[in-house]
Amino acid sequence: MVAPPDNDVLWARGLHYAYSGSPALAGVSLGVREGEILAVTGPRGSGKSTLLKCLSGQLVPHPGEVWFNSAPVHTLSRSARERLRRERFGWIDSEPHLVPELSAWENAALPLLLRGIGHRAARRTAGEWLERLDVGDCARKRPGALLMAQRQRVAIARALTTEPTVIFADEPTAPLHNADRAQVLRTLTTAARSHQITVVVAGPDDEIATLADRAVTLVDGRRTSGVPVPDASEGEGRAACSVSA
Ligand SMILES: Nc1ncnc2c1ncn2[C@@H]1O[C@H](COP(=O)(O)OP(=O)(O)OP(=O)(O)O)[C@@H](O)[C@H]1O
Repeated sequence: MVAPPDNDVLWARGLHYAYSGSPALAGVSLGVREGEILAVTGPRGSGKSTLLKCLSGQLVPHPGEVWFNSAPVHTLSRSARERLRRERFGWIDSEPHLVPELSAWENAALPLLLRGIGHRAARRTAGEWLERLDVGDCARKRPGALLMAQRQRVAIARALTTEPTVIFADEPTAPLHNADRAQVLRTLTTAARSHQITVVVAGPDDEIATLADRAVTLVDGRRTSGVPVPDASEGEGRAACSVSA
């Protein structure tokens, strides 16, 4: 096992993943710098979701390596990967998946409450993020009373409340109308930049590439653009990983 360059927050090498023998990733390598916003684009079925799931420890590549802050993720046990995801990563799905019985602020505060943060502090932090995401006036409403765009903003607030090291956003604008898409994405990227949160966001090229620092494109589970990450054994590191495409 070769150690990655120590200045990439995420580093992946030679990722392969197959569903029941059907390949979804076929040798993807990349590095992501701290605070970077990386767009993952490509046609439907090109492997974007699978790549995000491998990078975030939800799936284990086979073969392939994923490193987070210079520590291997792919060799961790399931429970250690779950802990890593809970403590260091945030996930935004293409569907908000809010708890219907809880209000917007309770949904946004949930990761904090699960960590044992006090009720009052969790409520204050969740409220601040809901305000930033322009849904502060929805704080007391339940998801059923919210528009889809508002629900997705609450889900984004929930991912941001813990200020994770990395947020993975898998087509976060998929359920939104055109008018909301750019604004929701801009809100996410602005919030992430202001807190030095690294973001790996999958979605349509025309939407996310302009807001990201760099984009990589997948076709049939392989990269077609961006700057390939050299083998660490070649002695190259951050500069080569970081050039914008
Ligand atoms: N749970 C699964 N079981 C079987 N095959 C899957 C599964 N998830 C994805 N695939 C297949 O793996 C390939 C890559 O899918 P993936 O969802 O990673 O691509 P994507 O680029 O995110 O696509 P989309 O834009 O449609 O979400 C596709 O051929 C897809 O049909």
